[in-house]
Amino acid sequence: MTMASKNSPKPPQIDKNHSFWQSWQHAWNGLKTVVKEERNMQTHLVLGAVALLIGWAVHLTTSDWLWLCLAIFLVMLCEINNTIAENICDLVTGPHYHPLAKKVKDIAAGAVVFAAAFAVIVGLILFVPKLWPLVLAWTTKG
Ligand SMILES: Nc1ncnc2c1ncn2[C@@H]1O[C@H](COP(=O)(O)OP(=O)(O)OP(=O)(O)O)[C@@H](O)[C@H]1O
Repeated sequence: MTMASKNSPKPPQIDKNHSFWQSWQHAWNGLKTVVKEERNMQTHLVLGAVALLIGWAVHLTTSDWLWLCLAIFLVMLCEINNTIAENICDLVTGPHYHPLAKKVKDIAAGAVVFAAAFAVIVGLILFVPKLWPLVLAWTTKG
């Protein structure tokens, strides 16, 4: 090995991962990137955490927890896919308008809205029956 090759930085990896650990590290970096770079993902995380806290406060049943987790995970999964679609479009089109890029980005964003609508329905079904009596009791007390 020459002195130059010993001191030169490792080239960025473009071949396959060599171990489960390496695959996992790259996947974890991907998740961190979505959270760091996507404001909508940060909003989903905060709203998801609030829903989990309310669920804990109102003592959800096991099946309620499963529906709530499904709703939260679906929204995040769609947001991750939306980010993938946006990045691929930007990679292909660069700073130029393309009707197909618009189509792909709008459909991917639509999937997020679709999943969010499911989450709102799940939230209403789970929380309204538990919170409504508390609201009534609180308003009639005053
Ligand atoms: N290269 C392009 N060609 C055509 N339309 C584009 C292009 N880039 C963006 N758009 C349009 O602009 C919108 C915003 O694009 P952008 O990539 O900024 O998404 P974003 O603001 O991160 O969206 P989101 O709020 O869904 O995360 C897209 O939904 C699409 O309608």
